[in-house]
Amino acid sequence: MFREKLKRELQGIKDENLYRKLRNQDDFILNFSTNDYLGLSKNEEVILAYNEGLKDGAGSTGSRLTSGNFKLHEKLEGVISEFKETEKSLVYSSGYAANVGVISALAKKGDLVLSDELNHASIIDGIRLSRADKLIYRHSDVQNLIEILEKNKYYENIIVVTDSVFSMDGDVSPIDKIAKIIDEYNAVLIIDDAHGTGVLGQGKGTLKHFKVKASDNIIQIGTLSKAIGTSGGFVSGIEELIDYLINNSRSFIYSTSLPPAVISASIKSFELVEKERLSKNLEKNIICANKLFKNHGFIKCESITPIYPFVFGEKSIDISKGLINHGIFGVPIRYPTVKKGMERIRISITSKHEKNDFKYLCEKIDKLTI
Ligand SMILES: Cc1ncc(COP(=O)(O)O)c(C=O)c1O
Repeated sequence: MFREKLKRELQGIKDENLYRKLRNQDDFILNFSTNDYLGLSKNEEVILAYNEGLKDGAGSTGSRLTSGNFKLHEKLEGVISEFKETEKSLVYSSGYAANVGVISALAKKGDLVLSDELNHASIIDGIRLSRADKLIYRHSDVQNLIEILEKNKYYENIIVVTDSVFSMDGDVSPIDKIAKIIDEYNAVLIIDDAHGTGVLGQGKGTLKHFKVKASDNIIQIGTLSKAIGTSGGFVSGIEELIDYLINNSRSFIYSTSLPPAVISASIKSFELVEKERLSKNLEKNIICANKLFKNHGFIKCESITPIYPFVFGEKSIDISKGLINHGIFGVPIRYPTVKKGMERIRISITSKHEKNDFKYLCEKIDKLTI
């Protein structure tokens, strides 16, 4: 009976054309769906550091508060704090766990969370878990944010939360303006810099990009699983915040810490991002891709990030299938991840792509769309 019930539900998803299935990325020659923006997941030095970390074991054996706290974890947190120019940092098992764990620990019943309408699912889930009151402001609309804050300024604790770089569109939140507003309203700002870290601000992230200094009421969340090329998440902020999270954040407390090999590799990645200014090569590729993608009419606005939404509506799924036949992986994003009519192929580029790769992609899409 249980099997039948699930089959019926799956059929419903298929009938709505919303069925998802797993694909193996090894099958593709050209990958335009990776978040490995700097190619660090395959960097020799990073892999070497990973292997060195294995000396401490294949797994960490427990939560950080039990048997899973290694010197390496604390070293990585020191490295991230220096990188993000904050007092302290705390590493989580994923970016998802960081968003859920930080937001649900900080926002409580009776508090107010203001969230951008296009925020990532992990932010939405963190707010749901918090049981705080939630209001959504229009995407990156500073005026709308001010209006909502003005009407609700009687709340004692207000948290504004936003992606820095929006994962489906690649656009950047006006963090400089939002940082000023939260000061005026005595609120706290959480930015999810998952796609900004390693990419914007010479690799240092979105605060650096906007020349906004880390301050007591700004919390930066990030992930190690995108430009850093490994796996995991982190939060950076003031000392008291990190201490508070160690004591209150359930996804940190009740989950096994990251394996030492992942931590060791992540330390190396941060070192390379900083020393070798790896984001420079990515910036060059972004300029090159902007020109080509615009000339072919796939994008309207140029991007400053490596994420490009090629919005073809419902046709996106067929075009993506066509690309697969040419060995190109460009993942289709469908409703409900994006609004109906805004279905797209989410193209992401890396510092390792070459101009000919972009040209090949454009040629194939041209043919598939005539
Ligand atoms: C904006 C944003 N935040 C958080 C996450 C979650 O990060 P992770 O994949 O490390 O769990 C993602 C990745 O999907 C993301 O795009």
